[in-house]
Amino acid sequence: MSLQLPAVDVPPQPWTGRFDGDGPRHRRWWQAVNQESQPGPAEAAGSQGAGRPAPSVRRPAALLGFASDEGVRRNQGRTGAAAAPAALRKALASLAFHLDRTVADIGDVVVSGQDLEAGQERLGEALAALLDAGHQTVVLGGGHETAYASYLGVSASRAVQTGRRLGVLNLDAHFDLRDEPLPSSGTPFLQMARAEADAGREFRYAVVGISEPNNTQVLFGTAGKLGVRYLLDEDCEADRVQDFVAAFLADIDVLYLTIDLDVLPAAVAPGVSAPAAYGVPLPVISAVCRQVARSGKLLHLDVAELNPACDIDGRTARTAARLVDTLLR
Ligand SMILES: N=CN[C@@H](CCC(=O)O)C(=O)O
Ligand SMILES: [Mn+2]
Ligand SMILES: [Mn+2]
Repeated sequence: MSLQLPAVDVPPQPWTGRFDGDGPRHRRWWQAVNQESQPGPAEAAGSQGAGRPAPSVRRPAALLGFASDEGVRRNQGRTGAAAAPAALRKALASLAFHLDRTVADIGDVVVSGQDLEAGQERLGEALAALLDAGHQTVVLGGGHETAYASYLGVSASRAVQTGRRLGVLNLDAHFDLRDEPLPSSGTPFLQMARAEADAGREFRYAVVGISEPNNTQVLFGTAGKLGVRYLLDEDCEADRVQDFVAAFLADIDVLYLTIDLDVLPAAVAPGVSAPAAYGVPLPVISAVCRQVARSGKLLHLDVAELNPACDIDGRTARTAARLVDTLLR
């Protein structure tokens, strides 16, 4: 597939990482990104003959950065998430590459100053173009205002415009359903609910990992009125989460998955604006990612709320990179 590059603010920068050698069996992400094709695992293992490129059998992935923390600033959080796309690429770069799809880095949309809304529009336009060109899209956020930017792209895509039922699955300690005069990292899913109502569509929104003490009764009330399905963090045993996600997937055609890294325990994900005292264990979140990847319904995914300035030894970025890698398997 030839890649029509959508307009971004900062073009893709060179990827670098540990070098173990040339060839597919040594390959790491930094050596695979923006290459025309990668062999599948079978060829990489040497079973299809040396040197012959195999066609990629999966939808090509496209990475798009959203360098923004204006939403976090407006939401009274700890800013720093604008630096997250670069930190996420760095964490991805040295992972061994086991995917049987190509990965293109498209570059970054950058929110300059306080013009969050314009940045969300630009991200949405670039994302819709990538989706309609057949890519498995991945947005590297940004504060959780990233989610409304993602939604603009997903809702404008041919899949949704031609009537496929969209579901939004949020892995998050928070509902992010705040009713505020200005959009922020705390408002994206209420913005989506209103936009879906305006479009005459049902808003299908589910959240895994809600922390009861970190969401007010007003937010639970809004979730109730909107018919939001959710699981509390304390109820996130592996089997229960699997059943919850399976039931949600059964009611939709295409999924937008958004991972707010504060769904994870603070020890695993300290580098966020609002670290979780309790959190959902990483193996449970990773299992959700595998379940979603296997479902065949994943249209788009993003990772949000990484704040590299608050991270400890890059552990939050590394965890996020691992989840992105899992989702693209
Ligand atoms: N992105 C959302 N953030 C949370 C922050 C909560 C907090 O700072 O305690 C929210 O708005 O609910
Ligand atoms: Mn959150
Ligand atoms: Mn959030």
